[in-house]
Amino acid sequence: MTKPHSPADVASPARTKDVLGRYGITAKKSLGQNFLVDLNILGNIVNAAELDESKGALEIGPGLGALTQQLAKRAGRVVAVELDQRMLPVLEETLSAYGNASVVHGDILKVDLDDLFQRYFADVKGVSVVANLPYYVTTPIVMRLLEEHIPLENIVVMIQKEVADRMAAKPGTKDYGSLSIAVQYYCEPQVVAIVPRTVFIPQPNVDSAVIRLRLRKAPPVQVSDEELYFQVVQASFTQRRKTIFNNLLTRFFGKETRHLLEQALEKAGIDPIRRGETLSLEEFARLTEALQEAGISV
Ligand SMILES: C[S@@+](CC[C@H](N)C(=O)[O-])C[C@H]1O[C@@H](n2cnc3c(N)ncnc32)[C@H](O)[C@@H]1O
Repeated sequence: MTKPHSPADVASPARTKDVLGRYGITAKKSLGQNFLVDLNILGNIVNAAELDESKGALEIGPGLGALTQQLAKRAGRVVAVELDQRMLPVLEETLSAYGNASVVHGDILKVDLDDLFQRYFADVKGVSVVANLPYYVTTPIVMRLLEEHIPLENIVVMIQKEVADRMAAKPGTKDYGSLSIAVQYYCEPQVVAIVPRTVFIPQPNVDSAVIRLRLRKAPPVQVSDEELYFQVVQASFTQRRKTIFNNLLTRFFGKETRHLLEQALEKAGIDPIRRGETLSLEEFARLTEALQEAGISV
């Protein structure tokens, strides 16, 4: 059901075109600017983030403020990091009624997140990232949030559908790869909506999906060296069609040491002719431990 627009909501095709026109802004493809103009989809995104007055939301790329407005209605505090300076006066207008929303001008890949959290989120009970991400930097942004162990409850993001499928993929499927494993090591992923390209201005060339990544309290597998784990995963997918044996041989061993790889695979209970795409997170963990015992390190 379509919710009634409040007078200030940017999220409609007419209001978005009006704001763009009044500020003389044309969307920059290089910054992944596709503005969401559907209030129902915005509602789905906000609902998936499980926010309330006690929680904070970190938005990446607020653009004209369409999602920011809806977040500010639900969360106690909203901080939105925007790279494009042209959006700043627009946001001043569209967020003027929301005293709990702040805009930070900067690049989300460079912003000091510890400082930002201390400054804005010291009093909230939990923070989630909620965003319609610029698609050209989706993976670096998500990986930064996960690898730097930013204390988040959920990451709810609109991304290219193909990337969402890869994040949520299970072993043995064509989409399963190092991105699936990295994301699933830190989070439980769930695709919450498939979104047609018609709800954006301008329309992107790809279909989109909203994915929720619920951050885990602890990884689902035990490894003594996380860095080695991810190197083993990476190496196993270097050439998807190659066996795990051949990929690992090229990366970690030489002709004289191939017997050590044979022994490690046997110890981990993994058939050397399998491909990386068939191994679960648990099997990669066993393999990493066996390789470490065989003297492999980062
Ligand atoms: C897909 S648009 C989303 C705009 C708005 N949130 C919406 O849903 O309509 C992506 C936004 O991210 C901004 N952006 C692009 N790269 C960024 C970066 N590295 N850091 C912060 N914002 C960025 C763009 O300028 C743009 O406003």
